[in-house]
Amino acid sequence: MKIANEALLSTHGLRMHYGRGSGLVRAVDGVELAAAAGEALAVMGPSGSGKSTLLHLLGGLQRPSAGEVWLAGRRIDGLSEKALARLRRQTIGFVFQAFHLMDELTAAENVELPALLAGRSPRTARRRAAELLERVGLADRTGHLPSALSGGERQRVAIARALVNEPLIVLADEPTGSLDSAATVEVLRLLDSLRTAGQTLVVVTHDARVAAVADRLISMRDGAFVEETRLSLDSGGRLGERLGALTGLEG
Ligand SMILES: Nc1ncnc2c1ncn2[C@@H]1O[C@H](COP(=O)(O)OP(=O)(O)OP(=O)(O)O)[C@@H](O)[C@H]1O
Repeated sequence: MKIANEALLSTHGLRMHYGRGSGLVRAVDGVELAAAAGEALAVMGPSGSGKSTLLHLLGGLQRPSAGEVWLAGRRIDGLSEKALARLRRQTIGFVFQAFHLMDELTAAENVELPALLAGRSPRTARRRAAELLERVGLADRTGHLPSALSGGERQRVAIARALVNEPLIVLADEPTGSLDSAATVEVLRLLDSLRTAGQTLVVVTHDARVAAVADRLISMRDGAFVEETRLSLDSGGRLGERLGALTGLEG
C-alpha cells in the first residue's frame, strides 16, 4: 500500500465547496494538514470558518470536492460508503457537541454498541465498556440512562464510546460546546489524559481553553489555515495551571 507520508492523518489540497457562481461557499479551501501519531491538535476559528466541515472530511463523514485525505497510509476520500462506514466504526472515534447518545440505552449499553457493531463478542463489549466507564470516572453510573446524567457525564460517556474500538484517532467537534464551566473542565481533564496516554486527537472548538490539551493549535479563517502555534506542554504539568495561564480560569 502506498504511504502518503509519515503522518498518521494528512490532507493534501483539501477543498469542500458548496454552491456555485455568486453563491459559492469555500467551506474548506486548500487545507494541508499532517498529524503525527500521538499528537493532539486543536483547530480554532470563528463561526463559519470551516472547522466542522474539516472534521467531517477528516472522518469520512463527508466527501471533499477536491483533494486527498490519508489515514494510516491509506487514502480514504474515495472509498465506497460501505468501506467508509467500516473505517469510521473501526478506526475513528467521534465526539460531538450534542453527545448523540441513544436515549433508550444505558451508559454502558451506549458504550458497548459500537463494539458489538464492530463484531466484538457481547462479553468483550461489556468488559470494554466497564473499563472505559471506570476510566472516565463513571463506574457508578453504568446503568443510568442519558436523561439521568448531567451534560458533563453524558459527554464522558460519549468519550468512552469513542474509545471502545481503540481508534487510531479521536475527532471531537466542539466537545465542550454544550457544557457549563465546571463540566468543561471535567471534559478537558479527560481529553488531557487521553493526550498524555498517546491518543491522537483532533479537537475543533471555539473555546480557547481547549488549547490547554493540545500540542498544536491551528487557527482557521475562511476555510484555510492561517496560523499555527506549537504549544510547549509539559505533559507532567497540571492542566489547571495551563488553563489558568490561558484564560485566568482556575482549573
Ligand atoms: N451543507 C452546506 N451547504 C452550504 N453551505 C454550507 C454547508 N455546510 C456548511 N456550509 C457553510 O460552510 C462554511 C463553514 O461551515 P462550518 O460549519 O464548517 O464552520 P464552523 O467553523 O464549524 O462554524 P461553527 O463554529 O459555527 O460551527 C459556512 O459558511 C457554512 O455556512
